[in-house]
Amino acid sequence: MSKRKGRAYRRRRRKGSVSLGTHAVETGANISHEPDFVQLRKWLKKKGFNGFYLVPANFPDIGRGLMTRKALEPGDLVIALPEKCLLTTNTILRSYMGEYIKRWKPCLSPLQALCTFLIAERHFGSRSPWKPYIDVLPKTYTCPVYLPEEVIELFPSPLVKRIHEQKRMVQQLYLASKCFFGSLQPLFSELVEKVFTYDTFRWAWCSINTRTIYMEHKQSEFLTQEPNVYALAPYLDLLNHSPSAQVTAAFNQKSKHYEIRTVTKCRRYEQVFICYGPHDNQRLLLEYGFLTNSNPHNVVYVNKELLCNHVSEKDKLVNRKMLFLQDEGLLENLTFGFDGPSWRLLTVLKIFCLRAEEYLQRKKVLLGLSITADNELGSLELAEKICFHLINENQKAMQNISRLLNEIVEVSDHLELVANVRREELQILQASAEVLQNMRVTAPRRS
Ligand SMILES: C[S@@+](CC[C@H](N)C(=O)[O-])C[C@H]1O[C@@H](n2cnc3c(N)ncnc32)[C@H](O)[C@@H]1O
Repeated sequence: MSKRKGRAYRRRRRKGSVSLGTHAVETGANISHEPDFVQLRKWLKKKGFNGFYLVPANFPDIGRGLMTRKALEPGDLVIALPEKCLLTTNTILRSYMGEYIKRWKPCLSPLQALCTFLIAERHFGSRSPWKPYIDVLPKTYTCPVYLPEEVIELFPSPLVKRIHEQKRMVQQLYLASKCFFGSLQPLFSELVEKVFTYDTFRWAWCSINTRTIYMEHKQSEFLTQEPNVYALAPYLDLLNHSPSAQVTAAFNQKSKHYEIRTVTKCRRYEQVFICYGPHDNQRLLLEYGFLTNSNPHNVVYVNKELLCNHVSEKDKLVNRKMLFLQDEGLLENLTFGFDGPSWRLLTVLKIFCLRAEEYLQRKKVLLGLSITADNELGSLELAEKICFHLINENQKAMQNISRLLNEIVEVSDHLELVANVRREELQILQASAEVLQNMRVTAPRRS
């Protein structure tokens, strides 16, 4: 710690933030001396891990992550975690829980097995060999399954739909696991109903969903054949996401370590990031409970209901157009981005703007051919109408969020999350509105 208060540290503090790719990176406060991390490091060391130039630190805005104490060059190994440290379904099948899982019919899914094991180990506390790892796991999450309904309703409607689907899926997974939990009663002195509550299941599900690394395993005859690609990777799972981070990550069969190498430079005392994938904010929020500002992959979704509300009621072909677009698989993933409406969205709008006598030419639209100047212009105007509708809706939601922020203090973190989603979407919609205006001005004139 004393080293961090030296001249170099003060110079860094004065500088405030430095930049790694497009991600503004701020220097963090080293927390490796905290008792939980001291225990974790001892435990990892015993299992053969010794990559401690990466230290846990708290960073402004982002929270806990890993900071490098040495400069990293392209190709450098960032972290190499021995197989022994990984928690996978193989670990579970080899454990005391293995015989229960092997006996159970119908088989559990890999995800159910991991959730069950994590809940049991957390419950065992100091009797669990995984205690040093479990102690540093977050106690709660900002993932949508944790959000109260009054907060969920403030998200954009395509996201609300997906949050509800996800919540239902987690609840069903919990209900489907309850009989298996019952079979574990001999392992517990408490009633299993008290150990495996929906609350503990939700915590385990979020721990796995937000923290596992992708690692393929051989399918087990004792588990369902759903993809078995999860591995909990202590310490390595402290790495945060940046859309601009460039790393390679894979399990090295020779060294039997899970290895991450950087493709770019990273300066000493900077946070080291990995990229969880080219995810938009909706996906980041659903899977990981956070979003990044100025995410280059971010988009605003337009759902079918919104589309229906904007197409002409007088158009007698509207239902046929809907069916045609549905058959072509074009009614999903319609988006606005920083560069305007997506090709899919514009194509769909062009189909809706076809006059009855032009409808026979619908396939040409899919090929990107222009039908008439009227059709081009009509679709741009429709896109603008939808875009302005979304801007309006966004502004109303922001007003509601501000009102609630004043009224309900307990959910202010959650409300901040919604406000952030809305702010990011507004930027995209405003950029799209500008692009559309330019496109309309330069489009061929109507006949
Ligand atoms: C694999 S963990 C990374 C370590 C985590 N920050 C921790 O303290 O344990 C993934 C979680 O970290 C957080 N996270 C990762 N990248 C982030 C970012 N760029 N901004 C904010 N939170 C982030 C999210 O809560 C996410 O679910």
